Parts: sequence; structure tokens; C-alpha cells
Amino acid sequence: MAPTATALKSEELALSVEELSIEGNNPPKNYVVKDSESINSSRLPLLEVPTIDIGLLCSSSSSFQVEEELKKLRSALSSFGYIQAVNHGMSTSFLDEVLEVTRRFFKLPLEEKKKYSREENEIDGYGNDIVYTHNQTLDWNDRLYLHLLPESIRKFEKWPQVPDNFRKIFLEFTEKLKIVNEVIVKAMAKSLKLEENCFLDQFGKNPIALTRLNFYPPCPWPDRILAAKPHGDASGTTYLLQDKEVEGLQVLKDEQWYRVPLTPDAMVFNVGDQLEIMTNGIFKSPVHRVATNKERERMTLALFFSPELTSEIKPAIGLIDDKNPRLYNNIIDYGRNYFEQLQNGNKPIDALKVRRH
Ligand SMILES: O=C(O)CCC(=O)C(=O)O
Ligand SMILES: [Fe+2]
Repeated sequence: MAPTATALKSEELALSVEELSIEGNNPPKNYVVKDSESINSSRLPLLEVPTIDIGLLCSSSSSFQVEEELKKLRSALSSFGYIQAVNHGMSTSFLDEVLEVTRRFFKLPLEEKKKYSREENEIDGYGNDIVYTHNQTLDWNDRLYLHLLPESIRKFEKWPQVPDNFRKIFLEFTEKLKIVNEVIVKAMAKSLKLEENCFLDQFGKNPIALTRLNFYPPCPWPDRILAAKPHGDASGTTYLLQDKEVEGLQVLKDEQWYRVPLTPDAMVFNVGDQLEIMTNGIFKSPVHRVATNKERERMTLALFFSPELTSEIKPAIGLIDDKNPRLYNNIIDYGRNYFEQLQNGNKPIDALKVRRH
């Protein structure tokens, strides 16, 4: 998933969002959303995100309860692509620890964090948006990207040494979430009456796990700047640990923006673009964005699972027939052009739509 185009450089762009939040009186122009009206700061409705019991999905029997859970999963993923995963086998205290090491990293002095700065044209490391074009709108977000799987692509030099349990906690989290992910990806197939490994096989033997730790400093201009611009995730599947107190995530459903509620003890799960392709558009990779907050900072942790780079992903045969034509072309390494497309204002998945005349 390496960015392909050469990134542009400029003085203002080299500052972290944290630095910008303490500087100056005017909004930095590269961050101001061109069509500010679209931010719509009036209070948005809250999305009802169904709770899915992962323990039930693991069970090999097909009881009434399991069938009901699969129906609920299918319904949520085909209407807006989000669920809250509960009973996932990770204790609240463990998830709190994951968020706590994340918080402790972002609370380090800037000079400390900059020791882990992302190199140009790389993904792993600390920094903000890669800049491809001068009129790109930047996100009010400092982040740390780290590849977690496969082991061979970990860049430990970008992994924080402080707090000193960072590495241990993230390795444990990765192992645990990998198991949850297999359960959910299999359940997605079962809920569509497909063979359970149908999507998991497309991830290949060495799926990719990438985490993105997000820090959103308070922003003096919440009506003009977004913490993350609208996007669908490039992943196969995405898991999000949300800030415990500060909302910000919003989802587009039927052309209306909704707030995603805070989910204590639950993980938010959403379909990524690559699972939308594999399900031939039945499951939706939701377009989401993050609002800025004038008073409060926010921290979240996203973890993305994606097929290995050599795997050709494709809509499952069992989902295509005369009534349901193929919607997407096959693709290898979906992430390769994703960032550049997104930063150029495109919706990357649209490039794969089958064109009919
Ligand atoms: O911070 C959030 O609530 C969402 C983050 C997100 O969408 C991402 O990292 O892709
Ligand atoms: Fe996202």
C-alpha cells in the first residue's frame, strides 16, 4: 500500500496539526473545506448501530439465535455498513489499556513524537496527510500509522519506545483482533448463504493489518475544517476504538449525515471498500468523516485488515447472476492508488465499477 506519486512539500504543510492548533489567528488555508456549507454544524441525528454478539457468530451450531444474529449482521452491513461488535473476547480493561498507550504516545512532547516521523513516500510513522496536490484539503489530524501484519513488513523503528509497553500491547491486540476478524469475515459469507471461507480466502495466507492512531487537537474553526474528510476505507474490514468521551465520527446514509454514538465496551466495525467489491456491492463500505471540536481533543484507533498484496480480489461468483450483474472489476493491490485518488477528490472505489453502455 505504498503511495505512488511523489509528495509535494511546503513549509506550512510540514507543521503538525498540534502545532497549528497553537499558532496563528486565521484558519490555515490548506485545511479549510472548500464548500464549508457541506459541514453542516447543526446537530445531526444519531445513527442506531446494531449490536452484534461475536460469541454467537463463532458457534458452529446453527441455532435460531445464531440465524437471527446473522440476519441482523446482513441487514446492517447491507444498509449502511456499520455494527458494534460486543462479546468479542477482549476485556474492557484490555481495550482501555490499548487506548491508554495510544494516549500516552500522543501526550509525548512533539520532539519526541517526531522521532517517529513518516518518511516521504512511506506509510508507517507519525505525521499528517500526504500532500499530492496544492489544492488538496488537509485533515485536522495527526496520526501514527503502523503495519502490524504480516510480521515481515513491520517497521519497528517507527513503533514508539515510550510508553514502554506499547509494543507488547499492540502485538497482543493484533493477535486477538485477527481472530475476531476471521469470525466476522466468515459470518459475512454465511449471512449471504455463501461458503464460509469465500471472502477469507481472498485475504490470502498473509493478510495485512495496519493501524492508524488518530489524534484530533481542538480546532478553533469547527464550521470550516474537518478532522477527516469524507472517505470509504481502503481496507477489507475496519475496527475502531473510539474516544470514551468525545464524539466526532459521522456516517453518510441515504444522503444524510448521522453521528455515530460513543460505544463503551464495544468496538465499531465497518465494511471497507475491498469487502464491498467482494460482496458485489451488497455490503456497503460507508462514506464517513470526522468533525472537529472547538473545546476538546479526541483520540481514536482504527485497525484495518486487507488482503495480501498479491491477492486478486473479486466479487463472489455466487452473488452474480442475470438479475444481479457484476458491479466491480477484479483488482490486485487495491490500496496502491487509493490515497492519491482520495486526495484528488475522487471516490477510489468508483474507478472499479463495471461500465455498461
Ligand atoms: O476517528 C474516527 O472516528 C474515524 C477514523 C477513520 O475514519 C479512519 O482512521 O479511517
Ligand atoms: Fe475511516
